[in-house]
Amino acid sequence: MRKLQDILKNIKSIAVKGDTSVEIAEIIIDSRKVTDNTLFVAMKGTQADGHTFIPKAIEAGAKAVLCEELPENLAEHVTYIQVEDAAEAMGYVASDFYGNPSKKLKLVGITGTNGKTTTVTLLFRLFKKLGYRCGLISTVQNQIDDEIIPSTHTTPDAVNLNKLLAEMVDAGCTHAFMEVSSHAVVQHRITGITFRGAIFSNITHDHLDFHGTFENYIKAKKGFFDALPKQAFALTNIDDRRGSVMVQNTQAAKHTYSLETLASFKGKLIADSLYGLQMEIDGREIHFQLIGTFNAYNLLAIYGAAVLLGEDKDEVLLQLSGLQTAPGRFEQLISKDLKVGIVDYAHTPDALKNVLQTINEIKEGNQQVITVVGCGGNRDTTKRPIMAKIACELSNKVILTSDNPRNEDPADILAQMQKGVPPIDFKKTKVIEERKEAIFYAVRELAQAGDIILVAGKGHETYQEIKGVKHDFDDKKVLKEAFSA
Ligand SMILES: CC(=O)N[C@H]1[C@@H](OP(=O)(O)OP(=O)(O)OC[C@H]2O[C@@H](n3ccc(=O)[nH]c3=O)[C@H](O)[C@@H]2O)O[C@H](CO)[C@@H](O)[C@@H]1O[C@H](C)C(=O)N[C@@H](C)C(=O)N[C@H](CCC(=O)O)C(=O)O
Ligand SMILES: Nc1ncnc2c1ncn2[C@@H]1O[C@H](COP(=O)(O)OP(=O)(O)OP(=O)(O)O)[C@@H](O)[C@H]1O
Ligand SMILES: N[C@H](CCC[C@H](N)C(=O)O)C(=O)O
Ligand SMILES: [Mg+2]
Repeated sequence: MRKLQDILKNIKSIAVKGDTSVEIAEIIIDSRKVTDNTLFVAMKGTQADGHTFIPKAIEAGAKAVLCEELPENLAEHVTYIQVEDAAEAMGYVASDFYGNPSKKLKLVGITGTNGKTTTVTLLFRLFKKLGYRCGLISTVQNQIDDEIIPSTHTTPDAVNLNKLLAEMVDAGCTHAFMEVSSHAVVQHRITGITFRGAIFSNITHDHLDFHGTFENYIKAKKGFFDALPKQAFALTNIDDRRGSVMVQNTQAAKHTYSLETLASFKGKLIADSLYGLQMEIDGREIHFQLIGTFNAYNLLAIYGAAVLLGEDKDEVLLQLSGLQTAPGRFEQLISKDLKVGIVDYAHTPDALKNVLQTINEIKEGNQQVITVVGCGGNRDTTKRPIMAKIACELSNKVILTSDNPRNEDPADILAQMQKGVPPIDFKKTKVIEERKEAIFYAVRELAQAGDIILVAGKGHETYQEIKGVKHDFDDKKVLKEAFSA
């Protein structure tokens, strides 16, 4: 329980009605989850307006309401706090409610279109190897040292985020590594959080359904760096066109990483094969298990962050060289008859291009590349034809299939993808709506020994979401099944 007035001290309120000395048991943003003595935060969302649920929340036991507009009739024994932006205010309130856990950890966040999960997962594993108790917040899963907590978002909402961080502090964690999605910045999920460091990986086409324009998307990511404190570090990929813009207005100490130019952390790619990466970093030559140039960038970001957190360079490189890829990120499976399957989470044009370019660079002789790919429903529609085109350009054969159609008709999504297939590639492209059938067809009907089958878009996911229902589906399992049949 916390006194309401104690958790309001960092927000500017327009009006306060009622007693602020009441005790609050929890902060809740969904009226359906309200219980006794809670603070209900009414937020305007993309589907609904939380303000319409204030009466319901009070009926369910809410003791206080944080909102942008006061209801006409105020209930007795309920305290109302009116603010300009409820989501923003909730960031500070949630941090104070949980005792500002982010200040008690060395918390590093990463933002960028691709590479966040890979980078935080490896940072987490690296720091565990270095002997620390750590926390992880990622698309795949959250972790409090060895305890795994399923994740629902790439970045949780402010309440769940602070709750997780507080549990990490209680469990004795000293470090935490988290993904910061652009949605999270815009929706104030990280407002009030104190970061020790921030990393920028790259920015390319994604989520334009949500942000509207590319400029807004850039602005969202930049917002993360703009809000950093002086004591933090801001580590940016200077080879990305937007790498310097990101840190333009930050107060944090600026550092860069690069494979191409002078930087605080400079790497050189020596060799890239199906067996891993050979790189030179700070004058030391090292072999890594990860595959692909894009992973060379992730490794440099991880190395830079670890050094900026005060770790010994040699020890960092030694431990990093032994780490394996994150779940569903360029994971390889090889069948008895030597067909190579690669499961990867590439679900953006840039990621798909990177992964396919990597496969083409490292493949040998006459190995064929067969790509199975789909695009998610209720997400950015403009990427659909682009991804199909990239798959065609960089593969010998392509199967277009479903990837979480959500509330859309899979046939519509596939028709939009097909618009990107160049006429010259019609022959090598096939549409198979059922993802399992598509993977089986690629393995059994198309692939010969040695051929590489890329199954892209779902990575670690263990479901196929259709009309609000998540059906069991795991690309890795299906691929194994197809291999063993
Ligand atoms: C587009 C988006 O980000 N949506 C998030 C947003 O939902 P919303 O704005 O649609 O909410 P809404 O349904 O309009 O409701 C508005 C408010 O009324 C409340 N409400 C609603 C109904 C009710 O009966 N009672 C009630 O109180 C809701 O709790 C909410 O506070 O706020 C919700 C509560 O925090 C989130 O769960 C939800 O994430 C949805 C599930 C989602 O799919 N988000 C994705 C797009 C997302 O956030 N992705 C990013 C990054 C992905 C990436 O990097 O690739 C992530 O960080 O995961
Ligand atoms: N640094 C990188 N640059 C470009 N592509 C990358 C990079 N790292 C990984 N990828 C590709 O992008 C895919 C997604 O990588 P990852 O899951 O690490 O990114 P993410 O930023 O967490 O994505 P999301 O926003 O969906 O959570 C990988 O499966 C791989 O294909
Ligand atoms: N965090 C991303 C993941 C997309 C993964 C892909 N499999 C899809 O469902 O589109 C999103 O929710 O937009
Ligand atoms: Mg991620």
